[in-house]
Amino acid sequence: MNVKGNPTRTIWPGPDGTSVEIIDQTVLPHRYEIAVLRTLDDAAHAIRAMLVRGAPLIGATAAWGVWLAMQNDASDAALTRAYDTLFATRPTAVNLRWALDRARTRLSPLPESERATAARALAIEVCDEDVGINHAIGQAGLALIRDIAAQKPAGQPVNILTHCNAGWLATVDWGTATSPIYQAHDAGIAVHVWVDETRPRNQGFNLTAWELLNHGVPHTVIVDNAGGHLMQHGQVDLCIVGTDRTTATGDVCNKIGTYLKALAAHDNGVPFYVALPSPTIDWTVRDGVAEIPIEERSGDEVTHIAGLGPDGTVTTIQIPPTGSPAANPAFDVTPARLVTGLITERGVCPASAAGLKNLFPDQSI
Ligand SMILES: CSC[C@H]1O[C@H](OP(=O)(O)O)[C@H](O)[C@@H]1O
Repeated sequence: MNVKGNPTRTIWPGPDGTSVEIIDQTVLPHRYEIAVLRTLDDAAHAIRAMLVRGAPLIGATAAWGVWLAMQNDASDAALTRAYDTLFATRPTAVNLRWALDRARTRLSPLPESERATAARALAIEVCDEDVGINHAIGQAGLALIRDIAAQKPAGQPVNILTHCNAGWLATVDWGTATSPIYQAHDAGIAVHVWVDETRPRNQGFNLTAWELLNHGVPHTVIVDNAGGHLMQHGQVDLCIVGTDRTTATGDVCNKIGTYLKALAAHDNGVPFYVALPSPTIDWTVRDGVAEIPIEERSGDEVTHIAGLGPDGTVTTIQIPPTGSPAANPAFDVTPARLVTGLITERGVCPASAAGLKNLFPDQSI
């Protein structure tokens, strides 16, 4: 999307021809900085420390990480090390495995002399595909928003609640949950977005609010626990969230707290949609709660919070008393029964095996 008027992606090949550049998402929204990745370990660190995050962007970064590795050593052992190093970074987003399997399949049959060039081409392919998929998700979701807008009094915005950041910062461009929002806004449809803070890492406040502000989309930041109240009072027309892994039966793994939003939406009859690029579907899993690995991150993310201090510098402070243990599951699973529909690049379908099979008949479930 545009940053200071310049069309920008979240990840791109560096001008030196050997590095990769990313937006460092750990310093947003108060600083905008570009980080340079030069090695496999740089790419692994960027994923693990969440300089880049979001399932599609994690997959894209892994593809670029394989290229960084192949430039130095394109042996079978190096390819295996690249796969294992990147795979070990974060366990939940299935795009990571998808991108690494795709790289291994593409590169293994090639002579070592051709692997770096092929890895670079694959990384570009993965990124360009992501942009196309997300734009198509936006078109499919735009139709939903347009239908809701048609039923509202003239000038009344469609109120959309989203959780975490499934924006262009979570992908290579457009985002998944935000793509319909951007396309509706750009089409002149009045939209307003309730932006959940999304504790503990505040991807909503730090990233989604920054995105929407930059694109001029009306929004209001709210605490995580306000969504149910807003739904009870008719202030939410639609929920759209992202996903890190969706099962073949439509169970949705997403940022912690998504399940609670889905429960509130179900209780209040608010449509709850999930923007789902097909690389985020795990066709090998049927029971999300039982089978999807949930990342447990450092308790420090729960006990400490960063923000802009009165002196204009970013400061981190501790909230609970020293010594109180913290738990930090980073994701939860929303059962398909609570999901109104899945917005994919091939259109919208019910959150069910039949719904997914209808859109993706080429996949074996
Ligand atoms: C379009 S994927 C976005 C998805 O990823 C986020 O998790 P994280 O920031 O920890 O990578 C969150 O679950 C978003 O919905």
